[in-house]
Amino acid sequence: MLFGSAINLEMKDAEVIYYPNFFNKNDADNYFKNLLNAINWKQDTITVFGKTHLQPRLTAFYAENKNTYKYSNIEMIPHPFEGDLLKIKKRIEKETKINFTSCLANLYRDGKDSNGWHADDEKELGENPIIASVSFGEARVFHFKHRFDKTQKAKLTLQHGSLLVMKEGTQKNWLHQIPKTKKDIGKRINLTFRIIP
Ligand SMILES: O=C(O)CCC(=O)C(=O)O
Ligand SMILES: [Fe+2]
Repeated sequence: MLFGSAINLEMKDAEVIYYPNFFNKNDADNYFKNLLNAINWKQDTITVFGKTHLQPRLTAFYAENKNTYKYSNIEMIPHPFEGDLLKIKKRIEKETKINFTSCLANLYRDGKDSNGWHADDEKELGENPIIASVSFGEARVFHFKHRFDKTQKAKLTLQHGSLLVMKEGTQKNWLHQIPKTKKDIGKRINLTFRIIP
């Protein structure tokens, strides 16, 4: 098996594929260690429903073009892709046969860091965004809930070295989140590759 097995989450109105072992342990360990230092992590102040607060995680934005990414009242200016980030981008593009232009990186420092319910449906991502999401470091639980059919939920643990591909329908019909956890856990890096033409 070249990239480990792919699991179709069989979600209503969305195609979501999970590759638990997309990167082997050795590559995943190295990427985690290197990206922790190489990425320009910072904590942004965001405004949601008129209230301003620090984001509960660190982020950075990379792109092969100059296009910015706007969400929650912040505008992220891209750094150029290089080093491991560029290598990872190429690996994912080879597997998915999709060319991504941009990457929003997240660093969850511990269990208190999180990412609240949202969909990545900003207009610069186009009509039906495709997002490839890579995880390194501490495993975290990822939740989905359907926007319109309240009976539909899904939950999985995003493990070290995994790839989650959220294809057609996911952002339109579902929300997702990384909840906080009271467990005493370590850092997690997540890379979300996106297309912002
Ligand atoms: O950390 C994750 O797995 C999800 C990140 C996410 O949803 C986002 O950056 O839009
Ligand atoms: Fe997201």
